Amino acid sequence: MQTFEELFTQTHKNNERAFIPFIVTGDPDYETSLEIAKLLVDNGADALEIGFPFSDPVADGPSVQNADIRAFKSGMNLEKSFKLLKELREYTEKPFGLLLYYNIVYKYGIDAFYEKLAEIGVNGILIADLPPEEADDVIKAANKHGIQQIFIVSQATNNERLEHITDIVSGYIYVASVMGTTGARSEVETDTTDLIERVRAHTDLPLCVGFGISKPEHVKEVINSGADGAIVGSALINIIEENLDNKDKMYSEIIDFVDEMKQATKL
Ligand SMILES: O=P(O)(O)OC[C@@H](O)[C@@H](O)c1c[nH]c2ccccc12
Repeated sequence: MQTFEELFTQTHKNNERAFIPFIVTGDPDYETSLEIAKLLVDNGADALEIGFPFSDPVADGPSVQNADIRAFKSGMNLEKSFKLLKELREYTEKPFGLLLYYNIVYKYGIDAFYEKLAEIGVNGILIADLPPEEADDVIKAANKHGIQQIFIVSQATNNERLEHITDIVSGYIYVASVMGTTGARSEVETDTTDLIERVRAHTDLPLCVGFGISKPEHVKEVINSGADGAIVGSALINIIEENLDNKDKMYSEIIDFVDEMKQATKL
């Protein structure tokens, strides 16, 4: 299995940056989401960010919320999400990380959860609603089981917190280009460049930008600003949502989308 570190070294060597799509397990159902994950890694995704459906996804806008609802309706649950990750790990060597809410981890038991991730072969995890100041227990479990703990920074992160985050983070830093919820937007926030530069001044770790990226131009923009990777959720999820009654069309639009977005990472 490839590590995030190897991935970012490799993409830099190839004069490109990483494209990392986000999907929810079980959206719109188990088999289809596994098929989508496979299509993504086969057609240009360098890594995946995977969410488990959650009942109260406070950081998410309507696209991801609807993905969660579809997944629950199809009967998705935690055990099935683990099973899907396992099947995906058997299929690909590419890195994948989770994007979850704390309650999922806490309820399962922190140490047991990280142990499970290690057993499956998950590379990293970002807990959307866990502030770094309260992350001691998860970091302990992450270190013990060899899972990379990823954190989010935004315009609201002052330099002092940024220093703290760069001390405890591993894998990459998630730079949220918008203050607000996830969701495809027509433009990348203009101060994203400043934010990338400010974070870059504190760390050599890879920086992946997400929130609102929906077009190849956006990918180019954040990469030209110094990002090592672009993360895209809602725009991809919208393709799923718009093609629920036609799987062939859904798959072919996803293939075109991932290919186009990946091409935009090439310098
Ligand atoms: O959907 P967008 O705007 O493309 O943003 C990425 C996003 O979906 C993914 O990284 C994500 C989904 N849920 C989150 C919660 C917090 C932070 C990030 C996320």
